[in-house]
Amino acid sequence: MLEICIENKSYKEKTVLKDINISLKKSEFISIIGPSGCGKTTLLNILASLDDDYIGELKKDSDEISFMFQDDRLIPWLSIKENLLLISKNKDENKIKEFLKLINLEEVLDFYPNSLSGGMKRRVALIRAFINEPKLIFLDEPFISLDYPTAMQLKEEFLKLCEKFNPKVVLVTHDLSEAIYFSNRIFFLSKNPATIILEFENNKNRKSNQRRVDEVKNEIFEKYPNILKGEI
Ligand SMILES: Nc1ncnc2c1ncn2[C@@H]1O[C@H](COP(=O)(O)OP(=O)(O)OP(=O)(O)O)[C@@H](O)[C@H]1O
Repeated sequence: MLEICIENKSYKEKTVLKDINISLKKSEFISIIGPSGCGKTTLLNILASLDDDYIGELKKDSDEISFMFQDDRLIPWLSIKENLLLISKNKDENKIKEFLKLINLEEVLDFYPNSLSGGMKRRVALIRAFINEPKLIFLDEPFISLDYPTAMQLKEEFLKLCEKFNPKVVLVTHDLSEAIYFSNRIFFLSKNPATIILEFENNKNRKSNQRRVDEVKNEIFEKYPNILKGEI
């Protein structure tokens, strides 16, 4: 269970989030999308209990949770195996190998992060997010700043892991196609302060294809041409 009710979140005098209510169903995948700087990361931090300085209430099971950020956050002086062991609860090297094998990356086990490409590091960060088989995963723009083929590969691997482990997922993105591709529901935010202006039920199975993504995108833009500016 994950339920948030934020009456108000401010930084000093400035209210960033106002009257936000979200609840997640079992194994649901939701995306949060909104204009640049509107408060998406702030909202994610509250949902993930990284920030409790707000007026409102968060109800969350004590399930295993994990995060994936825009940057890989790998520790440079530890090998990939050591980086993953550090996070792994059962410290089982064989399990780490199995996880890397899931995305055909077992050859990097003894490499150090600096010898990996940006895309490979991000793929290791993806595996790290799943290593303890969390029930709930928070992702903050995990596919940003990657070239197209690498981003596509990472997205496919991410879907494969979601299908295998079936966690609840909260994804923050600025990319509507990405949100449609992955999510059961999409929450669109306004700006100054951010509040939910549209909760879009995306009737999908997770094997979305590009044509369907384009259709849904057109449907949204026809009804709400300024939705990504935070206006409805
Ligand atoms: N620690 C902080 N102290 C003061 N202001 C902050 C702090 N963190 C964020 N802000 C401000 O709060 C607002 C929302 O920031 P946030 O990073 O949550 O937005 P965002 O939608 O994730 O941004 P982006 O689209 O650039 O990723 C911005 O105006 C930002 O400058």
